[in-house]
Amino acid sequence: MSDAPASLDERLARALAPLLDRATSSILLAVSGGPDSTALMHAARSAGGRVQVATVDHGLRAGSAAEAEGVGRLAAELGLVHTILTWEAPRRDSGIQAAARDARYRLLADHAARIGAGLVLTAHTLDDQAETVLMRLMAGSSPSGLAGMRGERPLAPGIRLVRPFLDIPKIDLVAYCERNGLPFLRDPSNADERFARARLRRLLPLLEEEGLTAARIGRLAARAGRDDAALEQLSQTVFSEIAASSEGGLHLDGHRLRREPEAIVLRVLDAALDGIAPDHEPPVPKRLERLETLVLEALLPALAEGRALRRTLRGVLIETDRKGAIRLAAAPPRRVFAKRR
Ligand SMILES: Nc1ncnc2c1ncn2[C@@H]1O[C@H](COP(=O)(O)OP(=O)(O)OP(=O)(O)O)[C@@H](O)[C@H]1O
Repeated sequence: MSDAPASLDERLARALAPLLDRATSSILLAVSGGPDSTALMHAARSAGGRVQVATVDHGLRAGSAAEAEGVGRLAAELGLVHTILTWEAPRRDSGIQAAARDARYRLLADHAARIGAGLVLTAHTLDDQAETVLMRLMAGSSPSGLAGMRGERPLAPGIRLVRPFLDIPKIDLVAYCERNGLPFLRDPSNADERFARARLRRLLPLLEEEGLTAARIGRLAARAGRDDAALEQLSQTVFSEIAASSEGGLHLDGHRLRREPEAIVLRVLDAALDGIAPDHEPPVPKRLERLETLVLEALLPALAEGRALRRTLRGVLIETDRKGAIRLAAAPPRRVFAKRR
């Protein structure tokens, strides 16, 4: 019998209850076997949720298959269905972490679709959130980026990714595992200083000494997220006022658009592109940053000067005419030239 202070168990249960109540089908838990996701698995099971578990074996470390099997054994002890999803890692070193992450979400989304789960839960914590915000700060991101990871976002058509533990410190989840006698893994790449995130993690205690705690960074993220949501809502209103669907595409009133603040213009264009070629990855802040060059350096000047413009982005052809109308349509497939013999 655990002597856990009720408050942590209650906080985990409170974080999970609305998701378990809302799910009309089973929920897929992404469990690496680290302390956070092991706690997620146990807490979701204790809350009586209709959940299944998946572990992605990235095959990047010796022993990763055995680790995934270890998660499977614990899941079985808890009476949960567990599946190992295997990734064939490409033979290269650079960008391997980002490639592994993309592959992980893709495999999880595909598996969720197979089992009919509409929600995929990960166990990202307050510490993960603080690291993400600091990484984005270093990259000179926008307020949308400083909002950090969203508690919820679309993962694939009909499937949402939810992070219920974003305001729970990792140390609490480690304590939860220890109190409940749950075995967990420590991922050595978390301490591998070849990776920027690991180097940043080493800095966090120093920043905390100066008062920049994970909780404060979390608060910054929540506030930036709140303001970003307001901008998003305004942009949706503008979008619905100035967009009209046309045969095979979309028309935007460029005169109206160019009178809006740049933050709104970027979001309206993102929504228009998304309407034609839905893009669930990368996250919205990155997408907005990638739109900046096109919007600020080409589209807005062309509208202001009454110039025609023709650009392709994210598989969408964007054209403006001299009268200030913007037309977006799926770009024609690239021509493939047959090799000469
Ligand atoms: N190999 C994996 N298989 C399934 N889910 C994963 C995997 N790696 C990460 N995740 C999910 O993404 C979340 C965040 O990943 P991250 O790499 O920060 O955590 P971790 O160090 O692997 O372990 P944990 O968060 O479980 O302590 C995990 O909590 C888990 O829900």
